Amino acid sequence: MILDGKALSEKRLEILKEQIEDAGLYPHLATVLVGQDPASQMYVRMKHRACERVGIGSVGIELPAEATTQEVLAAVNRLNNDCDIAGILVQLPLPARVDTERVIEAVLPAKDVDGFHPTNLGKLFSGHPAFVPCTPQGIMTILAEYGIETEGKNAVVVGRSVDVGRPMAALLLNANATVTICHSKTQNLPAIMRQADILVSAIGRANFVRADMVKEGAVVVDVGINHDENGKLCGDVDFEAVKEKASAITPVPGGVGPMTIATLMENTFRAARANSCTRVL
Ligand SMILES: Nc1nc2c(c(=O)[nH]1)N[C@@H](CN(C=O)c1ccc(C(=O)N[C@@H](CCC(=O)O)C(=O)O)cc1)CN2
Repeated sequence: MILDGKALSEKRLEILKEQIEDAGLYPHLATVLVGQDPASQMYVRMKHRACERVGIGSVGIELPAEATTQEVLAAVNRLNNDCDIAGILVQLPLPARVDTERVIEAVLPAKDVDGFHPTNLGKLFSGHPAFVPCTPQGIMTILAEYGIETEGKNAVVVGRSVDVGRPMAALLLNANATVTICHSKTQNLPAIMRQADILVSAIGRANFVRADMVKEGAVVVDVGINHDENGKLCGDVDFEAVKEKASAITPVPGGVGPMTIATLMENTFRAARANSCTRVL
């Protein structure tokens, strides 16, 4: 079975549009983009388009690649203090000279629709999530929508990043899976991956997950955003070979990526509902 994140995201955005209309709110999302990385520019454009589609206003702050940490912090602080802004998102990665941790920590947790602030990550890890990072939350939504059970299952997450691997593991743990996190120093990685009922790959290497690393009938979730030798977008998983062995699999494109954006919209609506100083229609 192909887990169609694109179709699911369309459905969720339609539902959200109605919810926003019914609530009589006009939430605003602010994006902060530093530099001119073409992929980041494209993701920010996609986010603004999604906002327009569901009835969320969007404000784009663009800073030059040479911006200092102080300048990025000043932009975030202005947005923190702007009552009209329900959610703030700093597009990652930031240029190397900017202190990413300080910038993420500067976003008010109540406006942190990316769920990257330590307060929100702490709540997630304590089992009481508030804002959850969009990619892992989008994956949980896919699993739920397709009726994929997590309780008691062996889940293996390959990748330990703060934005995907770690929160993914916490969400699966909160959903009563038995979770293993693997990373570049993990020994016997293929053997561990073969134990997985649910395998999430967020390692960022094209064709890293081959069929011989996957248990027959496993659910395989591909978070990778890579390009193959012909420059074509692909995930971490050798999709053609692995789909024959998996019971369910997300494609790239059209799997996890669109759900990241749908979840961001949902988080922004949540932030707006909780934010007493959000502009009301
Ligand atoms: N502040 C953040 N930065 C980044 C995040 C994030 O969640 N918050 N995630 C990624 C990039 N990302 C969103 O920002 C993102 C990546 C991919 C997609 C997506 O829909 N991809 C499509 C393919 C698009 C294409 O043609 O290239 C798909 O997979 O079907 C959406 C969002 C890093 N930075």
